[in-house]
Amino acid sequence: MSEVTISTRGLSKRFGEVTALDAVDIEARAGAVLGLLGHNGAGKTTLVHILSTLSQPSAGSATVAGFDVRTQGAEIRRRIGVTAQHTAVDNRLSGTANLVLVARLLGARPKAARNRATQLIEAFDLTAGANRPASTYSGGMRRRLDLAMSLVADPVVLFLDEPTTGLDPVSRVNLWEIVEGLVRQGTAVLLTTQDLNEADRLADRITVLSKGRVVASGTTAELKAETGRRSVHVSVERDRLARAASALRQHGYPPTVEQQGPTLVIGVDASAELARMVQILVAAEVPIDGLALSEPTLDDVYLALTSAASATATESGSSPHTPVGVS
Ligand SMILES: Nc1ncnc2c1ncn2[C@@H]1O[C@H](COP(=O)(O)OP(=O)(O)OP(=O)(O)O)[C@@H](O)[C@H]1O
Repeated sequence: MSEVTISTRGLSKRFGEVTALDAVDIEARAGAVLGLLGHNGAGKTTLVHILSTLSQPSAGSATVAGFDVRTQGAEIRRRIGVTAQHTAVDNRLSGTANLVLVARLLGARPKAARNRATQLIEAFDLTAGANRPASTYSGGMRRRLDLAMSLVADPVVLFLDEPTTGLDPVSRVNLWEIVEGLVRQGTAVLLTTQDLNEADRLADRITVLSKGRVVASGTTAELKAETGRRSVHVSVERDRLARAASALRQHGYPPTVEQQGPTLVIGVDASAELARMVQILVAAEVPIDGLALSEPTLDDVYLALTSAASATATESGSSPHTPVGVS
């Protein structure tokens, strides 16, 4: 297995009364994407700030590229790239000038800085806008430039904070392909995102944070298998909808009604339940127009995990979160 490039043990951060991170353990590896998911305020940015040495932990330990975040910040900063939600692009400068500026700030000589800028401009498909001000760029170009700027020093660890927010579908896929290319070359990526399609596509492993705690971690397949439920979708004629819903409910399969179709959706734990539902509907004399069994999506998993975490918090008073299932 590839080498561990980010590791945290019992990492905690308090801001006065607020515990933003509570004994967090994560691990990210070279050549892989770790997806960090969590609701607003879950602690994602706090974690990225500590790992990128912008702030210090209150307790616990963390290493990035083998260096300690508490004592070896300069070593870490030399080896990481950060693309934050607020772009680092200077709008008055051209794409090339932005890249040269970053390279010079990192200590490159003028010629080496220009060469690196040209390389990145080509790699990120920015040639057309290389010499005009970034203020004239489209959202996709600006995001690509932002990412290119975080890669000037060829980082071994890349922090991507919601990298495709606000991009159109084509620009989004372009950016995903760029990230996949970097990962193939061995970069470790820590990706925070609210976009579960993005996490599903890019992340090799996912850690879910809720109120500062890790509530689950695993591959997307593991999370789906352990947490998500499969669902049966039954289409019936509209005038049989009420009868079908009532028959299923009576037998312990309360459906959700989707008016489009119309379709009844029922969560199931085993595929054998599909046959049972057909029997129930046949017995109730409801003709079935369509039938499908669908796998859980990452959305289902995320909702199940975060609602389980909130329920635990409510039951146990102020202190939340028994980690669920997967580890
Ligand atoms: N400097 C600070 N002072 C006080 N509280 C803070 C500070 N920074 C973060 N917090 C609190 O810590 C908690 C975690 O915040 P954080 O920004 O890490 O969450 P997040 O998961 O990144 O959320 P979002 O998705 O909204 O960016 C929140 O309750 C937040 O209000």
